[in-house]
Amino acid sequence: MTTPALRLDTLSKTFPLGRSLFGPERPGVRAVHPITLDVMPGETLGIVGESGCGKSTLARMLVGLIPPTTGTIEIEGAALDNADPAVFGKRIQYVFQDPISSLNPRKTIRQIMEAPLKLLHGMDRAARTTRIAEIFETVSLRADFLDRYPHEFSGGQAQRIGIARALAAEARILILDEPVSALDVSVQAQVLNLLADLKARLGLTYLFISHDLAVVEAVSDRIAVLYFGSVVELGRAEDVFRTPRHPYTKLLADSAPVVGRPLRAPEGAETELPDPLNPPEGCAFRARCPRATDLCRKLVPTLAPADAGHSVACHNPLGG
Ligand SMILES: Nc1ncnc2c1ncn2[C@@H]1O[C@H](COP(=O)(O)OP(=O)(O)OP(=O)(O)O)[C@@H](O)[C@H]1O
Repeated sequence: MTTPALRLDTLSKTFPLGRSLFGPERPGVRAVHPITLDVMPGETLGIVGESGCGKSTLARMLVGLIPPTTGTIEIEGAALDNADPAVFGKRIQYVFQDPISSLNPRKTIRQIMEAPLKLLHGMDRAARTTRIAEIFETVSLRADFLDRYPHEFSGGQAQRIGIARALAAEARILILDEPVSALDVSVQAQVLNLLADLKARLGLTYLFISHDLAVVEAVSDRIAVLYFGSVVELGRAEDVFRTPRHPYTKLLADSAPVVGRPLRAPEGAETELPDPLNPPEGCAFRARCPRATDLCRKLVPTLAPADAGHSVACHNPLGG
């Protein structure tokens, strides 16, 4: 059996709120409820969900920016040591949504590219120069860009530089956090093509986080739908939005059928996510759900296989 590129085992995050002035300890914000899933080598797993559903918190745990409250992250069969950020950097890298502001404005592109080579791989100057030239060729960037500053580039060029920087760490897993949302539509396609090409050539594994369902469907092998910090549906990209099993996924698919249109709830449905400080009992989606029953008010549904390669966390899933 193939070892997963990435394995999350009951990974969760609760942000502590501390004690209120006179009252008892408060429970904290449960941003990500325990998530268990595998991402296979060379796979692109799309992650979708509304603002506030926990996408960024999940991504930040995966690259070691915040420690998980529970659970473990394994890469190619080895657990990551939460205490050592350099270990994360070599195995898993983050590509940010806003390429220009994610690059340090006071450093040249060469300095930005050199940092991971020096810090993570201890390369000397000559080795760094050779490696940077190789990476720039791989992502089709001109060598004369190296002595310029981030603000001198367009969004598309800056995102190529952001991708080049992620490749410099030689990580084989990239977390792509809305990598094309800030770009013009014409440039989006170029960056998506570059990502597809790099994945095929370098055998990378991607987690692709986005609001844009059409983009996620086009680039992903499988898609995980997040709602209120939990994976509520997981399946092959071609199945999840076409034959959704979770009423929330259907709501997303019905409300954002065109490229670039953000997620929104249909008219009449309750549009707010539940209050994370005061989570409802039972299923977090029940107040918005046309299929909710008494059971949904009492019991949190867990992710379970609905049909081949397709899982859903719902007491009353839609037909296949
Ligand atoms: N540092 C923090 N302290 C307390 N609560 C937090 C913190 N960071 C995030 N949260 C809460 O955790 C939940 C998930 O937030 P998160 O930013 O991960 O969602 P998201 O899906 O990435 O949203 P967006 O698409 O807007 O970035 C939200 O309720 C948010 O308010």
